[in-house]
Amino acid sequence: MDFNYRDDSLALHTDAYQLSMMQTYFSQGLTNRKAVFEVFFRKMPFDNGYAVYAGLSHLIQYIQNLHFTPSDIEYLKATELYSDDFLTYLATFKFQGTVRSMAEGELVFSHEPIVQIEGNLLECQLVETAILNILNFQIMVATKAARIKSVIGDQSVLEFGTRRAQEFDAALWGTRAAYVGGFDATSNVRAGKLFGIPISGTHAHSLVQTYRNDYDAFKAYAQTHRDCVFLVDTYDTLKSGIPSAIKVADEFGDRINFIGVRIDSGDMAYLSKQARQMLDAAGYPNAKIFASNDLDENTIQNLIMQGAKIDVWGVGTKLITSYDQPTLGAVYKMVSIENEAGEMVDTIKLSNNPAKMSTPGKHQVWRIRRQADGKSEGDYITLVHEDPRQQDSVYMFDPNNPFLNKTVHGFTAEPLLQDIFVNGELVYDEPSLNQIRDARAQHLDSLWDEYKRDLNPQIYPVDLSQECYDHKLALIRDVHDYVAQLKK
Ligand SMILES: Nc1ncnc2c1ncn2[C@@H]1O[C@H](COP(=O)(O)OP(=O)(O)OP(=O)(O)O)[C@@H](O)[C@H]1O
Ligand SMILES: O=P(O)(O)OC[C@H]1O[C@H](OP(=O)(O)OP(=O)(O)O)[C@H](O)[C@@H]1O
Ligand SMILES: O=C(O)c1cccnc1
Repeated sequence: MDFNYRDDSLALHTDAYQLSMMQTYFSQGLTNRKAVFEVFFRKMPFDNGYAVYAGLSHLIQYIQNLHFTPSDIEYLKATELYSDDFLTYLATFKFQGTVRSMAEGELVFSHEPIVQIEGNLLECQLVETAILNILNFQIMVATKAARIKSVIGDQSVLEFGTRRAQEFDAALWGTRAAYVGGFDATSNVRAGKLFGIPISGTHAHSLVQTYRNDYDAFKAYAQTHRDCVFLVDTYDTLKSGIPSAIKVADEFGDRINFIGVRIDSGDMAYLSKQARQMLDAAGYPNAKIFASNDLDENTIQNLIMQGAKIDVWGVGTKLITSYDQPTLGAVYKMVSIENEAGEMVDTIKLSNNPAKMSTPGKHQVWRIRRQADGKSEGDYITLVHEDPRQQDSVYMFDPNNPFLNKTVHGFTAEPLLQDIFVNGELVYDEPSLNQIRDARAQHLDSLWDEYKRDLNPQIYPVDLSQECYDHKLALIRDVHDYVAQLKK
């Protein structure tokens, strides 16, 4: 492996087939042919009732820095797969397309476009892999984080996953996604520096092992830190850890801020209840009990049910690795392409599996809310020229079961896909990470509880406008006619 490239870039963070197709388009004179692609996923992560959108910030950073460096071109040339003309084109390549996206922190659902890329065929194709790479991971972690936060409520939850994450980028961007999803702080210091996420943490068992007993270790820590959370389970939680923590807290008094203790093994319901009693009896009713050890929304919910006296939850492995679901499965599909006459024609991908069929045309996604209380009635996908705000009511039907339908009166319709880049220029004013996190909380408030429960939630309606639906059927018919005529 050669790490000596000083000018490595992410332009080659793509699948070889993208470059292969780009070379075909370039050599066939299709370089300026316009296309529209949309990103969507087909199945809700964790069978949750909603997903939390994260990843746009990284996507923006990627597009802004997208260019082929001299070493990229040199490498491509050495593969002998690409023509000199094509490599000359790549050497000056600049993304000049238009990107529309939902805002981070938005609640997103299966079968709706989250991101839309409009540009020339080559640039649209180049960015597919990186965009899916970013979104497939970050949406999953943000959603997992939201599920965990939803069972914890107002208590704090800390992100501890870096050591178990799939390498550096996953730890860093996963931490950010977790914060978007509702986590309160992280142990990853670089994420603190780069994103402004609050950092937090306790100490490890090795501190206690270094001093060979709880008391000396806690004392040493107290001599060197104001805020103290002592890890009490290295040797014996109830006999040594907690009594030592109390002793050090007594001895240091106001010289330290005795925040509490952390339990990292054993029966955490039992131990936390015992710890609570011991801390209360010693005059520390405000000392908090932290818990960590392979936690996720299920163990946490179960511990809460058992009456565990845990105030702060540390969650690592199962969040950052998205333990119960390795990928989201978001895809990037062409929905419209310019023809030889310069007109945009909508295009569909049929499949033997109807679930894999794409929805043709360039779309907008509208969140339909009841005017009275702001509650979401569903998402409504239209062709881009349609505007439900001009209508008195919206007729919403399930595209898979059109007899499931409703007419919504007294509604607001919010367009969710916003301009991020227009013709290569960044036009989006990114909200701060805290604004994104707050927005997620507000969006959740506007969702009915039935979509928010973590087990078997109701399916949130993602509907097509009549025009969009008819258009899809017409294109399916066209393709069927085409195939039928081939068989003759
Ligand atoms: N009261 C409880 N109810 C349900 N699950 C619990 C309870 N207490 C702990 N757990 C969970 O049980 C799992 C196993 O806990 P245990 O202490 O045996 O961990 P371990 O993996 O053996 O310990 P270590 O991580 O130190 O190797 C962990 O996921 C922990 O979060
Ligand atoms: O369990 P997680 O959700 O991933 O939370 C992070 C874990 O990281 C630390 O363990 P460490 O790496 O010291 O190993 P341990 O399992 O022996 O405690 C910490 O004590 C937690 O147990
Ligand atoms: O600060 C902690 O307690 C911590 C940090 C990372 C992993 N486990 C625990």
